[in-house]
Amino acid sequence: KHLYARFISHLEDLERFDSQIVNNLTEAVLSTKILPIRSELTNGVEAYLRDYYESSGFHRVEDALKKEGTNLSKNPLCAFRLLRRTKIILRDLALRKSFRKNFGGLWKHYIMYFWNYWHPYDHNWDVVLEKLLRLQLFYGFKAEIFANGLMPEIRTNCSLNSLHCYEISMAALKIGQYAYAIEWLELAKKKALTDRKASIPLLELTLWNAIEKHNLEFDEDVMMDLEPVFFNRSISHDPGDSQKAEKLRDIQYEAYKGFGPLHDDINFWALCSGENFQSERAKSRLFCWYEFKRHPGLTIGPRKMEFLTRDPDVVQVYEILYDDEIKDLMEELSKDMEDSTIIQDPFEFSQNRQISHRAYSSSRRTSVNARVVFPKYKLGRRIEQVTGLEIIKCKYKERLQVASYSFGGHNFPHMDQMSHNVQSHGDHRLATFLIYFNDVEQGGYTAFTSLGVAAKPVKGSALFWFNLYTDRGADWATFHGACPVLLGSKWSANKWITYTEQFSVRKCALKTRARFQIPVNNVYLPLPEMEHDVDSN
Ligand SMILES: O=C(O)CCC(=O)C(=O)O
Ligand SMILES: [Fe+2]
Repeated sequence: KHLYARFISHLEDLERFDSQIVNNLTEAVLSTKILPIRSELTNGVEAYLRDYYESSGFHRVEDALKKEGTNLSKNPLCAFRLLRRTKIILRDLALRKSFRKNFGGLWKHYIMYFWNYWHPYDHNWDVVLEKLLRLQLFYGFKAEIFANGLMPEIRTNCSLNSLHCYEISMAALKIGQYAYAIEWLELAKKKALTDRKASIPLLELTLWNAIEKHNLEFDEDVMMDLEPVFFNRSISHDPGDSQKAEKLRDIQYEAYKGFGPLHDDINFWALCSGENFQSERAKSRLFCWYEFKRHPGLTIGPRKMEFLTRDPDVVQVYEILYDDEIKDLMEELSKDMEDSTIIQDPFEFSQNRQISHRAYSSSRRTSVNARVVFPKYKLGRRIEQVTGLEIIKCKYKERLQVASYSFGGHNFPHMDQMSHNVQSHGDHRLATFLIYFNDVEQGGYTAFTSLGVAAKPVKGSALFWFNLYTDRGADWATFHGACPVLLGSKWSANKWITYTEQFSVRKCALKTRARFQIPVNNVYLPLPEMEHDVDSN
């Protein structure tokens, strides 16, 4: 089964298929022999082509026919329309007897394609809508601006009509994000006045319903203060009232940025949008260096390292993998990816972390993953050299966990360490070595919600940090998540380094509970003094 909504390679496949369909249909329209004038079939073909041209950014037919490579899959709005067009418009077209009669070859091709890979089914559709809503939430998009194809620094030619806005609002209703449902419905109503794609009475009825539901939850929700963004106040049925509510939401969003257990989700969104909460003092202790002493192998090939935070130390190591190696690895990988929801999550959230799931969506993460045998000799040795930890000889080998994220793909903040229980032995993940296989066009940062910093994926680089204290207790300061990809796709891999294997190389700690530090050319730099290291703003 193709996972069009989650796996970029499958979506790219669908995009190539769509492109063939478009070429065939365009030729038919141009030759005027195949299509009966003003028939249902012709209308269907034209609807498909119109949808394609409206959402592909090509103004001229020749440009579309000549196009190379894929670009619709990278863009959330274009990808939404691609999936929608093949799921709904193409299916309607293919179900017509006249289509089969006039386009025999194409019809067979259609059947064969979906026979092999499955037709985009409803689950795909839910995931795509949920991803759009997540992007809106994380990056603070106003529905109207988003729907017109405008995102920060990107201007796409793909936009949404009233029917699409209605579909998004229905998805928002389904997952209980009423404030968003209302915003999308109002937009749908405005657009329907001119494009006439959606029925205005239906929109009004749904809007009324959404407002009622919003207000009901607003009254009843005892946890209201946990979800300030969504349940800020009751909305009246007056037009324009939801805009006022939206402003209030922005004010509360600003007010809630800060630290503390209740702020994790808001911080996560803010970090994903490029904010940073480190104090000037903390930032002044960060630097880059060439590591050439940790291992003799580094003398001739030092590695560039950079502190992103200190205490706990998080470093970004550059050029740990080279382009040709990444290319080979990716070719291997594409075959093995599976839906990440199948893989059991390492553990449940701790009790003292109150996170409003509703504020996100139903999915903990939306990537596809694979566990692959670790390419130990080259990469393993390099990781050993920069971390000073044992990798290759370990008896307990956790395979490399590769993840692929398409637009809107994310991984909710979590801990990597496997078990909270200090007493339990076995596969504690002492440290994480997180490798980025590509540059993400926009979004996809790795955000550390308690540390107030987010790392930008850089092709061939990796993040390295310790998840545990010396006593094997979890270091909750390393709580982190993958921000949704806004444009393009993201491939990354976790090499988790286990605790029990490290006795031979680990420096004995003087204190029973201390943080592991990352030395700079074998020097353990003095730790910054304990302080409440956060700007008060
Ligand atoms: O890909 C990322 O940015 C983070 C992924 C992650 O934290 C994980 O897979 O455990
Ligand atoms: Fe992680």
